[in-house]
Amino acid sequence: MKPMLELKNVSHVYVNEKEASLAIDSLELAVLPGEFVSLVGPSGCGKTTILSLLAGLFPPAQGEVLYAGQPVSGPSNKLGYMLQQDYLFPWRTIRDNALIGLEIMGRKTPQACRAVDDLLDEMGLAGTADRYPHELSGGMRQRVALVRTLASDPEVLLLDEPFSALDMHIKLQLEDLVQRTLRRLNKTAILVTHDLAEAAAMSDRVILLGRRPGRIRQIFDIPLDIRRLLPTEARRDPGFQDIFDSIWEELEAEDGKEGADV
Ligand SMILES: Nc1ncnc2c1ncn2[C@@H]1O[C@H](COP(=O)(O)OP(=O)(O)OP(=O)(O)O)[C@@H](O)[C@H]1O
Repeated sequence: MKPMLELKNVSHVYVNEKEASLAIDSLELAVLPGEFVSLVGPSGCGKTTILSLLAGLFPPAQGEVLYAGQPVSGPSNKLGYMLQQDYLFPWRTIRDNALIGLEIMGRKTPQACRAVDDLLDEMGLAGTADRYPHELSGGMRQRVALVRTLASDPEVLLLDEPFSALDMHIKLQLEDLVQRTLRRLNKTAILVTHDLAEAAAMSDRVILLGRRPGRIRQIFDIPLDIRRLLPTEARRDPGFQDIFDSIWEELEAEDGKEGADV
């Protein structure tokens, strides 16, 4: 199977008026179609930089970023981005918020509106389409953000800590919902998270990055029997703790004397 996304010998340098600093260094990564991969590692190791490069927000200082074998030359609607904040527009209804990407692309057809209403139903948001963001809870708003991301039917979802601002039980519910939906739609996903259990429960592979400048320190393949489970089931599996512990131990070793700054 050919990779959906590839980073080939990618380095990135941020330059400001005072200095140039290396954020990621000689990174090699290939993500297969339909795969769910998480990026974890110490704060500042370059996780968001990697998502930004994949999204084509800026080019790497060195190396190649490929999407379906072609160089990424700028943002594409084949890749959807979901962030920690929902960024819903308060003056637009839930339906109109969910449709905004399609509207900008000139693809807001009656069929697209029906598809968005169906996605809102699937996310447990039936009956909210004509309401406004301030009438919804944080977890509901984040589900609207997911519908907005999925509405334009991207092939890849770049998820930058999308659950980190939510209460634990809402976060667990959303992890299951997102996992179930992405599997049904056969999407490829890359999740950046500080929550190692979330990474282990949701992913096919967990990529642990080392301290800045970001390099891959270790790749953890999640066993097939755990991958098949929904995240809340995976967390209860007898084998789950061992996986969590092995990622945690490596992260602690990476962080060394400074403690686990995740
Ligand atoms: N626009 C920028 N200009 C200069 N340096 C930057 C810029 N954006 C990020 N950096 C630096 O590059 C490094 C990588 O940042 P990045 O946000 O990718 O890390 P991260 O692993 O996502 O961090 P965190 O886990 O804290 O969110 C950090 O040291 C950060 O300070």
